[in-house]
Amino acid sequence: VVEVKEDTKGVLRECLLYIQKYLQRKDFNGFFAYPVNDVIAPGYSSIIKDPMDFSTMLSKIENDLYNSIMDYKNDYVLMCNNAMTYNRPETIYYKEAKKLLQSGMKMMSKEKLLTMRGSLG
Ligand SMILES: COc1ccc(OC)c(-c2cc(C(C)=O)n3cccnc23)c1
Repeated sequence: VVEVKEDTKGVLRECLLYIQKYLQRKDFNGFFAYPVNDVIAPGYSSIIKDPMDFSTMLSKIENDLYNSIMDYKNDYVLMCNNAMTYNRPETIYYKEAKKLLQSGMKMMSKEKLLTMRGSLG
């Protein structure tokens, strides 16, 4: 976990904005752009206890609510897993979530984070 001293909060924010911009480009349909609601997904709020989406993650980045890239990664994995829980494997939502998860794990791989921690000092 990359603990953040006060002065590097800005650096962390820049990293997270960069990572989110790169990953959100893969969600070209915008299925993960904002919270899923019960109108478009019946029963969603009773099945998914911890909803997460890119807009929520962006506001958390801007309000410095993430203390490490791992914190952000947890929300990102939650967002993908929610979609793979609520939607069946043959749906476009499940398939896109799986792809997002794979590219996210490559982007935020452990070794990448370790090198980043090194450069953050
Ligand atoms: C068809 O157009 C949209 C537009 C926005 C959406 O989520 C923000 C979704 C959407 C996104 C999801 C997810 C992410 O599970 N979903 C599940 C079932 C039905 N719709 C959705 C679909």
